[in-house]
Amino acid sequence: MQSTDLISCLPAKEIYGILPKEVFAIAVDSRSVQLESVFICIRGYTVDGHDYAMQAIESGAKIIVSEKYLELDYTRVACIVVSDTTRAIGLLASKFYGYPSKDMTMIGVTGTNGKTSVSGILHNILLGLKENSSLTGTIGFNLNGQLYDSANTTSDALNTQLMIHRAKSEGCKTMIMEVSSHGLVLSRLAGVDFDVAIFTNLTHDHLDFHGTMEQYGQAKGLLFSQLGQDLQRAKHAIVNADDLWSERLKEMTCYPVWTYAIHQPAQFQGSNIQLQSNCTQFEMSTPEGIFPVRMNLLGEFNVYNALAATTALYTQGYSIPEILEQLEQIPPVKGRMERLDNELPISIFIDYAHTPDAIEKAISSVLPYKTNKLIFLVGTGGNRDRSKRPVMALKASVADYVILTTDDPRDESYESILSDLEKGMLHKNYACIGDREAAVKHAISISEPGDIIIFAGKGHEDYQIIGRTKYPHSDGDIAVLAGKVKFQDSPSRS
Ligand SMILES: CC(=O)N[C@H]1[C@@H](OP(=O)(O)OP(=O)(O)OC[C@H]2O[C@@H](n3ccc(=O)[nH]c3=O)[C@H](O)[C@@H]2O)O[C@H](CO)[C@@H](O)[C@@H]1O[C@H](C)C(=O)N[C@@H](C)C(=O)N[C@H](CCC(=O)O)C(=O)O
Repeated sequence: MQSTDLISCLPAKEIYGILPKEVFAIAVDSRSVQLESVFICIRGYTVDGHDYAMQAIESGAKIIVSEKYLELDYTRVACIVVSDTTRAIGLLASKFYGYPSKDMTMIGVTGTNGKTSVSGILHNILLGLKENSSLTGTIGFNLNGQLYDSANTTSDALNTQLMIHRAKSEGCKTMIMEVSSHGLVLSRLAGVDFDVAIFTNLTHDHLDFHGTMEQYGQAKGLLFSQLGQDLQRAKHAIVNADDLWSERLKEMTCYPVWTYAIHQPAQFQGSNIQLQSNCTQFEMSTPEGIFPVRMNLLGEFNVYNALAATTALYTQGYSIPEILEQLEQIPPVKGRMERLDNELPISIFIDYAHTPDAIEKAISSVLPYKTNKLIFLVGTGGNRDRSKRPVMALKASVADYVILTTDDPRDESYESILSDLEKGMLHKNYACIGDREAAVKHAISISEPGDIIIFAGKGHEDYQIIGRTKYPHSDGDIAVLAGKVKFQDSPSRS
């Protein structure tokens, strides 16, 4: 691409050196710089990308985008100084890839809990309707059934644009993106033109990064205030009317707002909800009438997720019956109140709940059919928001027996994580076991036929981060193996 054309999208403060005629790639990491490319310097949380400009030049960068003047050999390279290089990534990458989001229906899903489930439901319904859709979020980038890993729920702006470009090139009409508050604040979505913004809920999480719930909510609001860069297309904001933050979000967008809810009046409303161990039944009121729904997704929170997804697809012209026909066939989302299929006399659920609100929802989804003990394993990550830990344990206290453990301890000690959790316990029926594998085995060892066990915190993840290393880990595999050993003489299922 002509370099003058490419950089015309940047609000440059100063330009040093001579621009090359063309550039062929963009990089934000000096280790992946290609010949004749642009390198963008990012001030990170661990290192400063400006310190790697020389390394990038040695690997072939011809343009450096930085936030300050750099001492470089300006006979070899040009340097463009901007006030915010993080934002520059999205601007350059979207231009480089030809603004791919403008040619697709872009659906962004934000909120503390439910992003992955709503995105998964949307993706599955679209696939069922034979629409070519792609999905990116916590579980990675799903393109035509192939899953690619990603380090973040919302990837950096370069990778985001690359994924949209790839989805468009492979014929996808729709792209569903999980949008994290970090992603919004750190401009990872700069240059993405969303058509639909969905808000699930706002509850306690990530206060180590955002500071206050107000700032956390404002961060989520960026998806709604930025909706509609391309004024040629209809845009839709979809909010959960049962969540107080929705009123604030409504004020942040100039586009039509659609509501869904269970308790408050809404355009899409769930009522007469019956939670069962293998399905959820309810009635959905919609602008086209009331429809009975029976879905494989478990728990009241999945009624919210189904309502959000249905609303979004309705705004895109799909009829309610065709949406619901597909909704009813969707298998449970992996790691989201996923009931493990096994021959054991206990019910094992794997869930991603790692916030107080999600724990409350996971527990309340099984209470209607609980006949015996409920064992709840709760773990929190190290080096992250400590303030939520006691509140998570407090919510978990509703269970008959609680196992306090870790999810990704990172560099923090077991003792420090467990002592924070312990402060929130409301009863003494609990154990503290830092090692997660031992904690999972303990849950099985104290279980009896008819019990329900929820393993919360890891969900779909198949690893555990201890120190800086990722180790293979699966709550489900450990639990089923331990269960087979324990119950081998009484294999009947509850
Ligand atoms: C705090 C945070 O958001 N950190 C993100 C950040 O990492 P960082 O600041 O440590 O980056 P860094 O290592 O200091 O590097 C700075 C720059 O120097 C460059 N560099 C570095 C080394 C080198 O040799 N050469 C070089 O050029 C790097 O490529 C980078 O551009 O940039 C990385 C690349 O984009 C992200 O993967 C990383 O997310 C980390 C893994 C993370 O844990 N983030 C969490 C807090 C997060 O973003 N979570 C949200 C929310 C999830 C949810 O809703 O629950 C998410 O969207 O994932």
